[in-house]
Amino acid sequence: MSRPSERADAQLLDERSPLAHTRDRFRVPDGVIYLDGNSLGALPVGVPDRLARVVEQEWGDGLIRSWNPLPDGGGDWIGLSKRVAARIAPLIGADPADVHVGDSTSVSLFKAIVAAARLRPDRRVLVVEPTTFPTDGYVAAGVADLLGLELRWCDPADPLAAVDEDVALLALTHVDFRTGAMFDLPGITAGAHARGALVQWDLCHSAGAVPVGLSDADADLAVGCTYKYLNGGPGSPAFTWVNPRLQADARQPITGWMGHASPFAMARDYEPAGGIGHWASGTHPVLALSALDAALEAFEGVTVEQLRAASLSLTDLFLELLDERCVPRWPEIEVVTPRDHARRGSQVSFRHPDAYGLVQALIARGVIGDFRDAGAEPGIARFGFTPLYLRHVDVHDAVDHLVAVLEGEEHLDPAYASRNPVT
Ligand SMILES: Cc1ncc(COP(=O)(O)O)c(C=O)c1O
Ligand SMILES: Nc1c(O)cccc1C(=O)C[C@H](N)C(=O)O
Repeated sequence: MSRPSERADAQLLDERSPLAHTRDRFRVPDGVIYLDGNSLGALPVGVPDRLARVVEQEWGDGLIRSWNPLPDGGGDWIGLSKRVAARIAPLIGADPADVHVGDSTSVSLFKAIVAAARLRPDRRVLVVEPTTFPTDGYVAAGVADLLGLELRWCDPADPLAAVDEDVALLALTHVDFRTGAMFDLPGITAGAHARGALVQWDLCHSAGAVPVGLSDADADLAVGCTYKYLNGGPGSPAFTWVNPRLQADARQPITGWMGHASPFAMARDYEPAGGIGHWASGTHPVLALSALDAALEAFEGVTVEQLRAASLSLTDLFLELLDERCVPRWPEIEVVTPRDHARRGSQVSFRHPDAYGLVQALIARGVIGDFRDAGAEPGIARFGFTPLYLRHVDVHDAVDHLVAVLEGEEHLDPAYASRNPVT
């Protein structure tokens, strides 16, 4: 059966969706079709009350006592990072005991890359993919500089070709932030292991939207942000996963007191906490972690398989409507997201000579996606599909708006001639 292009058919798909009920777990503003959850997830409804409680009662009334459990069941800030890790673990196919949450993505990448390099002291090369999110390359270059290593760029079409006996670590982003293309995580992990190298995965554009299966793949290290598909809020803390087989030997470089075996012994010398505990550095951000903890409640009762099925159904529909209604009339639209399910994350991107104007004109109509510079023109219009709160009718309506923008040449409005620096 060919897929629907009528709105009523999209409605039917929504009625049958096992995730139809989860949209109510979010505050999506009226009149907005939100296709930017791959940059900043929408606000889960439980977050404002949780933050108010933590600020007013736990911080305001409980004060320092709130680091320990309070009689009313609140507080226990000291265990917050672990509680959040336990919510994230099933979404990335990991054991909660192997996940740390608390630093920014960039800092987490730094810690993981240094630890990986130290695990392979005889190997002097870090391999990074050149189209990865910039911070991944910048941090790897910083580590190479710090440790006197070589940074080697790989071919995105064949990252393993760059991995030889000199390579300590292959650091890849699982789902590409521009195109939405997804690497074969188990296959590449196995290939790198066969060459004696470790692999680190950046899961920023994967966690909460696509199956990751870190333990099953026997990956080495992984880092991901929590403000995209995990909806933790702007700048919410990142997670780090370390394979238990590496934890005893892995040494992360920011040896702060919270990663000490007994922080409150206030000992002079650093003694790493066992297991993933060593990956903590300083005091964790309690307000941000509290928001994230409440946000992750939106995943309760939802399986990774359901998320993936819904995400593919949404991106399939968007691609089909683009093919049916847009590309034949405006052939300058060049879809850059893989059609193959096995190679697609949870976003759809296309190049267009006026991609920036298109995105701005859509935003003016309440359809929020974003623009990404692709290094060379044409730039990329990018649309993320968060399965917990997006419906097929939203996809249908978004394409209606796109057609209207193109027909009315709204994207050529001179107001869009200069770009906003933060997009
Ligand atoms: C793949 C990837 N890595 C890292 C980051 C960001 O790192 P940070 O959270 O430190 O800003 C992003 C997005 O901001 C990203 O898309
Ligand atoms: N982290 C961001 C920020 O502080 C401002 C604006 C955007 C972001 C993003 O997350 C960008 C995002 N990682 C991307 O894929 O482009």
